[in-house]
Amino acid sequence: MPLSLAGVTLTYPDGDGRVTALDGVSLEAERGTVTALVGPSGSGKSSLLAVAATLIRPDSGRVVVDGTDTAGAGRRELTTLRRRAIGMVFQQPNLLTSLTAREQLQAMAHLAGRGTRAARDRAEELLDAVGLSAQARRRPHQLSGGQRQRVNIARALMNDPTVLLVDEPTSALDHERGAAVVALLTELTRQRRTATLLVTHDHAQLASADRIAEVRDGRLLHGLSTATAAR
Ligand SMILES: Nc1ncnc2c1ncn2[C@@H]1O[C@H](COP(=O)(O)OP(=O)(O)OP(=O)(O)O)[C@@H](O)[C@H]1O
Repeated sequence: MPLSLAGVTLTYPDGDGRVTALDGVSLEAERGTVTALVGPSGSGKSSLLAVAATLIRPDSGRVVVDGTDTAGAGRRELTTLRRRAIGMVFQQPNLLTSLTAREQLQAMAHLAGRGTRAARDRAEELLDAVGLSAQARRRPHQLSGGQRQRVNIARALMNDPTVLLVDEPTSALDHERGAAVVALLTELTRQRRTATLLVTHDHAQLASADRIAEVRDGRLLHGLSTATAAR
């Protein structure tokens, strides 16, 4: 299983006490599928992604990424696991201002210790996949918001991740561009066989998800069919 969470509980310090962000969450994501996470503000969606990304260790429960049980892994091992197996796309693209689109992608391969020739070829292939071959030499300020987010998606796929974690990728975009970004994410999920978790507020985007999980007060409610939830 590319990604499996079992009985995950997470609390944060809150004054003298603790606030529970995740309360016994269990979730499995298959390769080549999009699982949409929906739920009200503060329900725990970003916390769930942060735990799946191994950026936060839960108080209890198991998180297994690409066959590695993260509980037993040290910091260095987790960093390697993240670079090898996890791609992340956040609300804001967080691109490096001085690098061209292609260099943003090549930098990821460099971090993972991959050779420059192979990285260049892969960067070009991915920029083509997201429709940005002609913009490969542009820096972020020379790209539109939608184009920046597409560079961000291509960058997240650079190391061929098993798991793709996406947190409200369209919040900075208008409806039409947002829908195009989600359609692209769905297509790439199938093509590259990633297990994709997509946090979204936009119910119109749910139609393309394979599965919808609703988060309420840190708990996961499964079983919503895509058709019902998209209505
Ligand atoms: N670093 C933190 N310290 C303390 N409490 C936190 C922290 N991060 C999140 N929380 C709390 O944990 C709960 C879950 O927050 P989380 O950000 O996961 O929700 P969310 O569903 O992603 O919300 P939104 O849709 O508004 O982004 C909330 O009660 C929030 O206030």
